Amino acid sequence: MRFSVQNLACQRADQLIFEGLSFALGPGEAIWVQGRNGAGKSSLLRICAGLLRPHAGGVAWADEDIFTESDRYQGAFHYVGHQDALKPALTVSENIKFWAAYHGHSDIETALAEFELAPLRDTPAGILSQGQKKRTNLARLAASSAPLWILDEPVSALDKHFIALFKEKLLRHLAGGGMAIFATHQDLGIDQVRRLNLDEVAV
Ligand SMILES: Nc1ncnc2c1ncn2[C@@H]1O[C@H](COP(=O)(O)OP(=O)(O)OP(=O)(O)O)[C@@H](O)[C@H]1O
Repeated sequence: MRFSVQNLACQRADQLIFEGLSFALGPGEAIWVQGRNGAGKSSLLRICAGLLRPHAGGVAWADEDIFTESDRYQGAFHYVGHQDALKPALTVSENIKFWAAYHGHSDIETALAEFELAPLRDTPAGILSQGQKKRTNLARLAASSAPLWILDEPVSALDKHFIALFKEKLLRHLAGGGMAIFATHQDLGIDQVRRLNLDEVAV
């Protein structure tokens, strides 16, 4: 499996943000997207996740355009956005169950255990702390078998212990042939990631 973007340009509200961006990702590979505030990191991740159309260029999964073959691509990626996607009235376990079902899974116990969420399983998401919300969102990864993780600021609000835990999960995902594209302002200290600095393609 291969994910690629070709000659990508992004425009937001009539403003060209970046152009001429190309890269490819294969099994076991990860890209760390960097850049100043407003460089277009979140926009790029949303384009990669098929949530935002590029101004120009293409995005392909297994050499098929994701915008024309969106059904086949849906199960292949897991996007965790900057804004949390939790439903505040649902409990932690109900939220994870919802996303597990979206990816065709019913077991959420591993996901709860992996992010140490069992004590919070019956807590409504609306009253979680920022770090607990982030852990619940990341637990959605453990409840899916998507090969491509697309993560916007995955460690913001996490304390040292959970940053280390996330890093371990990410490395395990890559070691198992998974792929990841993530944007963080913080260096996670992962040697094998490739860096993509959007300041270099910003307009
Ligand atoms: N929904 C939107 N409508 C119009 N413009 C937008 C929208 N979302 C983002 N932008 C603009 O697009 C540009 C890129 O924003 P984006 O959020 O992708 O940057 P970023 O690199 O992720 O920034 P940060 O480091 O601050 O999170 C910014 O100038 C922003 O104002």
